[in-house]
Amino acid sequence: MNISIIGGGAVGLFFASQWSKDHCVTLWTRTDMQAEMIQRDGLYIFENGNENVQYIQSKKIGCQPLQADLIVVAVKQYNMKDVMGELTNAKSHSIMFIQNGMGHLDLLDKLPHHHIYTASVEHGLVKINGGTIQVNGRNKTNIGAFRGGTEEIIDHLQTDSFRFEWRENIHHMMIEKMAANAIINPLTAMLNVKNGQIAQNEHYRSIAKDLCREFASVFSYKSEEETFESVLSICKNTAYNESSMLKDVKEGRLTEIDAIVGVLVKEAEKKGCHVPLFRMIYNMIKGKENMPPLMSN
Ligand SMILES: NC(=O)C1=CN([C@@H]2O[C@H](COP(=O)(O)OP(=O)(O)OC[C@H]3O[C@@H](n4cnc5c(N)ncnc54)[C@H](OP(=O)(O)O)[C@@H]3O)[C@@H](O)[C@H]2O)C=CC1
Ligand SMILES: CC(C)(CO)C(=O)C(=O)O
Repeated sequence: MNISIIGGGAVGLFFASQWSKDHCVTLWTRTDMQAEMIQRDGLYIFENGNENVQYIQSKKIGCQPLQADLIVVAVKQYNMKDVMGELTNAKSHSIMFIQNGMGHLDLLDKLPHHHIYTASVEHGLVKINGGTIQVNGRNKTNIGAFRGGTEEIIDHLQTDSFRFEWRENIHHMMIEKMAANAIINPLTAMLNVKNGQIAQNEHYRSIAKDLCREFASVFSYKSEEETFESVLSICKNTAYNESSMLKDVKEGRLTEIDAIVGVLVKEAEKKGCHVPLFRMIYNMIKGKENMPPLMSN
């Protein structure tokens, strides 16, 4: 397949590296500098003490129209608007979105393409520099159809070491992932700890449990206990990872708090649920956004 990936971050670089042996992959970056670096030096993947290098095609987005069998959108939720023009005009059968949270679903409705997939990524990944990533927990990617699309896509995308799982109900899939991200991401970002600490440290674990109670009062598809189990399991599977929100806060960038906790707080308001802890967490992370890197922790 011809696969175009938009966004050379942790997820975009990882997906590009995993598909590069079996598919013709092009990685579309925001800057010329990153595209040139990847074309020239390749893509470095560090995992379990091993180093692997893959060579792929990389171009700056906008230098030519997008045309591919599958386009994977791997930019942050808050950068989605910047790529909507390219996406709307893209000649492609299928588009896949991998963003955490649910803040981007309205934008997907506006696209004309027949097959649109959403996915929830359970790998723990960190970008070291424009051409290097560290894999801190290899798990799976859940995928389902937002519009059109069938389970057969998995046969094309999956390899023995890069697993996908089909989900009939994308709403449930996204709520499950949102629980993990609404709890793990802001806690790790505020406490400046790796994901595993939220499960290991009894004090942090008790905050996570209280948050699971609030989460399950808003999205009751899973009980408080089931939500807690699933959050703990993601903490354990990505124990050595720094969450994407911790990384954003450390680097003084915007975070995805609006798409994750912001959406949850609005849903709570609609349903008349009390979520004082999530409200506090929302404001704490908002207060850290765009702070100079040294002041952020
Ligand atoms: N990291 C992880 O472990 C996980 C992340 N996710 C989700 O995956 C998504 C991506 O996260 P992650 O890879 O960590 O994020 P990163 O910040 O590492 O990567 C995002 C990339 O998008 C690029 N980008 C921004 N705007 C544009 C644009 N207009 N055109 C092309 N590229 C652009 C950025 O480029 P530049 O750097 O030049 O600004 C950056 O390389 C997020 O929604 C996150 O929630 C889900 C599960 C796990
Ligand atoms: C799975 C997890 C929690 C991995 O860190 C993630 O989704 C993120 O960091 O955004």
